[in-house]
Amino acid sequence: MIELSNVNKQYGQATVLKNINLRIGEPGIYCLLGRNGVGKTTLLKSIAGYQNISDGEIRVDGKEITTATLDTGVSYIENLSKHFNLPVRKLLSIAGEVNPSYDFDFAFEMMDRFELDGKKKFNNLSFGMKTMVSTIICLASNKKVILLDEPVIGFDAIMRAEFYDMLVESYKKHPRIIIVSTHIIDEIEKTIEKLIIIDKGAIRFFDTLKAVETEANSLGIQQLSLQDFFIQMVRHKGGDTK
Ligand SMILES: Nc1ncnc2c1ncn2[C@@H]1O[C@H](COP(=O)(O)OP(=O)(O)OP(=O)(O)O)[C@@H](O)[C@H]1O
Repeated sequence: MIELSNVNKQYGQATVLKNINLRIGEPGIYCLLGRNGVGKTTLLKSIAGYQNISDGEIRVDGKEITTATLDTGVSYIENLSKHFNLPVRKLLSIAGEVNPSYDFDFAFEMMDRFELDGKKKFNNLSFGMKTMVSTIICLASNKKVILLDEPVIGFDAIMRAEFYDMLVESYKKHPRIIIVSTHIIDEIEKTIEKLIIIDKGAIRFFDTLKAVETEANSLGIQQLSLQDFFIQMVRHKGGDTK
């Protein structure tokens, strides 16, 4: 379970996260949406203990998360994640050496599925391939909370389709909280169960896709698309805080 209580984050004079209260209790695949610079990465990195918040509290399964927390139970990746310049097979393998719950079978199955050359060194991979290696390591970690920060940016259309399938398979095998931030909104609709929209430092919407439909109808949107819904929520409800 992830619990954020009165979370504020400031960079200098700028407040990015404003008194955020959020409780994610159920396992599921959650999608985090928000405009550029709204604070998605800040939020995810804070939950992962990669950076400290300015005020408030973050707990994962009851444990307070700060940069000093030793075992957060959270695995986070961003698309520019760095790794040792080792061959892919070695990287996927050493990632599990210190983690007893690491799913080696999943990692190597995905390496084959995505046609990653196990002998190729990390620095020699393309941008999309590097992100895929990081994503596989993150999902195979089997931590209680998985945070994928814009994983699909460098993926081609086939990779993206395979990625969504991989996400569902990984979740079915090990149900846990998986949060994916993305700007490619409509594609992920079939994969997710709940939506989190962050806007102007606050949680604007946090509910199921069924509730999205209800909310969309109330906004007068006939043909439901997640992207339309997001645009409407941010444009027309920009002044409210749910
Ligand atoms: N280390 C930092 N120091 C100062 N400002 C920062 C720092 N990190 C992020 N910011 C600022 O905080 C705001 C939120 O950034 P963040 O990266 O969390 O947004 P985001 O929603 O992930 O954006 P995007 O969708 O463009 O990736 C931005 O205005 C950014 O410039």
